[in-house]
Amino acid sequence: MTEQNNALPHDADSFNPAASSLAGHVDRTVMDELLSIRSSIDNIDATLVFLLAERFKATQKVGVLKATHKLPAGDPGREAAQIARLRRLAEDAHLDPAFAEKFLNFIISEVIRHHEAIAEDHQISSQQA
Ligand SMILES: C=C(O[C@@H]1C=C(C(=O)O)C=C[C@H]1O)C(=O)O
Repeated sequence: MTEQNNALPHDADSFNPAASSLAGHVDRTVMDELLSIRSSIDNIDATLVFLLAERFKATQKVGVLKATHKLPAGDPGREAAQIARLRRLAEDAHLDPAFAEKFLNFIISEVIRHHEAIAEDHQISSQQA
């Protein structure tokens, strides 16, 4: 039987960290430095995917709770507080606060879309019951 590391994403084996349109066009030492920095970027990107997956698991539970109790999908008061907080954190971390706000709004709008779908499914199944 082949050994499998289930902690790794399925496509981890097929990912080539050295893939680049610059290969063969750049000095070897520059390419080595670029690849070394990119290995950190790859770790950060993997972490972002895991973090987002966990966040969506949590927001999915909120969606079910809201659908069960017929609460609205969006909560503008909560969103305003989160955005103000993240803008402050971004400033402290030297990240563009406008980017942090745009990024959070992008995620929230996807969450609200999920919540609307959960509410619709919930309504359909409670009508059928
Ligand atoms: C997750 C929730 O639902 C929506 C999505 C939010 C989010 O992704 O952070 C915040 C507020 C709501 O508009 C919630 O109400 O907590």
